[in-house]
Amino acid sequence: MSVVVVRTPAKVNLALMVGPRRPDGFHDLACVYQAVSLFDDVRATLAPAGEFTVTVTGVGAAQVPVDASNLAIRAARLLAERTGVDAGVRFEIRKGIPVAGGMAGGSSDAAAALVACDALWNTGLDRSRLVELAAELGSDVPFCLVGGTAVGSGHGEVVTPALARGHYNWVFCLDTEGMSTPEVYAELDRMRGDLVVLPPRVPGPLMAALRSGDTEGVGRALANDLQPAALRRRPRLAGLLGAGVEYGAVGAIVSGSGPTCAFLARDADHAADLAARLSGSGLCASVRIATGPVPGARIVSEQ
Ligand SMILES: C[C@@](CO)(OP(=O)(O)O)[C@H](O)COP(=O)(O)OP(=O)(O)OC[C@H]1O[C@@H](n2ccc(N)nc2=O)[C@H](O)[C@@H]1O
Ligand SMILES: Nc1ncnc2c1ncn2[C@@H]1O[C@H](COP(=O)(O)OP(=O)(O)O)[C@@H](O)[C@H]1O
Repeated sequence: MSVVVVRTPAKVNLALMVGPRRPDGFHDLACVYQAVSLFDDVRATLAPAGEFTVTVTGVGAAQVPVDASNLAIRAARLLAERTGVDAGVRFEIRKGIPVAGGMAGGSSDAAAALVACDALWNTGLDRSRLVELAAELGSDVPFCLVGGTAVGSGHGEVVTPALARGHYNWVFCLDTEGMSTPEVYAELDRMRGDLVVLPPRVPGPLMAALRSGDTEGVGRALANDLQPAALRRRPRLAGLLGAGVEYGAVGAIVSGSGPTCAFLARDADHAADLAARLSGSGLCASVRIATGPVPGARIVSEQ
């Protein structure tokens, strides 16, 4: 086999509860991830040992680095180093996930790169070993391998599939300019000041609504501790969230560290209606409809 294509999803945090800042600079999290149907396609071609390259096309491609800092390259190099493989890879990434949008685009490419190179190089790592490597690459990377709906703990890298039913219809409003995740966490720390921050807990009502597939209950229980910090850095998002609620969204929330905003609809028709109204509002740059949950990074073709 010399070419592998992996399709890998975006995520939204249904809950993102942020605990105190730890000595290592990360924050303890209790979160609920859902993988949604905005995808990057990562095509990986076998290359001579030591050759690691990437090209990126699609929306926002110009903002993605194509040097060794690209998360797909970092993932491939990590896998090669840990398995002692003497091979290289050429990646072609087609972005469908908003860049720096709080939807784990780079993390998802890293997950895809692990899956692709494991197949291309015949390294044969089991899923749990791939998840361990994923955790070294970033807090969100293990979830992008697992997909579905899952609970995250630790700094987000410990992922346990959630007991969840239902099919959720989302509208995502994208901003023109991305936002830096570390800066949003730092803004939250400044806002909290000397407040005592309790250990984070996943909201019970959200888990109950997911267990019964209750869309309106899920919408009511969406929660994001990073949202006030994201809104402080991008105040215009507050108007957008308010408009979504006014147009009938059953839940409206900043996705992860933002600036993408996520709106939960009652069903597919409602999502189409909500998307049209949000798009017409002039309050956001562009709108995408997606559904969740979907699987994590998976091979869609190999030759
Ligand atoms: C906020 C979240 C929510 O799922 O996603 P995004 O909105 O970025 O997609 C994640 O916590 C982001 O995960 P990820 O983007 O993988 O971040 P990492 O590379 O691990 O960390 C980047 C930086 O974010 C901060 N960070 C990240 C995770 C965490 N639990 N606490 C933190 O304080 C740290 O400053 C860290 O150096
Ligand atoms: N393959 C990649 N795709 C997207 N962004 C990447 C990639 N590799 C590195 N990055 C960098 O990671 C940063 C965060 O982007 P991304 O992962 O899309 O957003 P977020 O952390 O908000 O979910 C961007 O500023 C980008 O420069």
